[in-house]
Amino acid sequence: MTEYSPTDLAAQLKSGLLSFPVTHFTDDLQFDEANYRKHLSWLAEYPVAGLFAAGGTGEGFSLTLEETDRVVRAAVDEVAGAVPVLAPATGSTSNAIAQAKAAEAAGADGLLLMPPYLTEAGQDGLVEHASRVCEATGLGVIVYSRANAVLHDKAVAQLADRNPTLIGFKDGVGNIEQMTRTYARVGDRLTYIGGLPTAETFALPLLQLGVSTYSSALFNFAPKWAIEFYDAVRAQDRDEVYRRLNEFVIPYLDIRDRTSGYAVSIVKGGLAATGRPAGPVRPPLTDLREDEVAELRDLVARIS
Ligand SMILES: O=CCCC(=O)C(=O)O
Repeated sequence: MTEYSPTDLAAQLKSGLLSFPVTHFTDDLQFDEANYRKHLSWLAEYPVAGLFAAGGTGEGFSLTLEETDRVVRAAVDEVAGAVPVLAPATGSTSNAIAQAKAAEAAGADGLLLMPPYLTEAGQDGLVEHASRVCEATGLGVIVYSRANAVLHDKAVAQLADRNPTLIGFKDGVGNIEQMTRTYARVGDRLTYIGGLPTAETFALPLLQLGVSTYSSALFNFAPKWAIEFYDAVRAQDRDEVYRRLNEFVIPYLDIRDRTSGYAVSIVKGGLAATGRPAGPVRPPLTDLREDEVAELRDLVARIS
């Protein structure tokens, strides 16, 4: 049972960088719980405000319901209350409700509500979908605005008014006008999380739009550097942020952008490049080529 009320969880998540760990797989693509736990134990040496198990970087979209539950339970057990652990709720309304209840039973502290599967939907339908998930559990819920579930400002306001356990909005779109409209309308009723791939890229400008923290995939293989980057963003130290963007993030993006899906695969590439392999990614993703891992190894050496 979580120790966090939704309000406490919102305040906690707003206080620091957010960890989105990869999910380790064996060579035959089975969940590698032992090495996953070892990874979380290593990352626990660094200060973060929360951990999102089986998120995008965690290839949550490639896990069965049973596997997701195993990953969440392993994270809750390994983290042992040091920071809040949030679990994914995905797919159809009924599936997301089932996962919300399973996450609560697993001891998770909150939920990240992913876009529903495949279908397009109108704003009213998205509000109804997310509200039914919020109503199904006492956990704090963060809604992920992305892909076929892009929420506009009025819908976010309706969700916030209707659902006291809705605590956060994760932006996976990067539309400046929509983010401005949303923060202008909803304000600090929600915690706003930058959730675009390689979130460091956008962290400083998004700070001005109310987005006070972000999900860091880089934290998986360069935790010290990711924390220092976050500190520079929070200090609004533009020179230091852009020095680091030029030093690492922008060359990293050049590798990431070579193939669709590399935003996740490159994180496992970073772990391979730093001697902490996490196994292959699952289809539909593809792993980085050996020469790309070597290129990434040289890049990571610059910040080590
Ligand atoms: O840079 C990181 C984005 C990670 C993320 O939002 C996710 O894994 O869902």
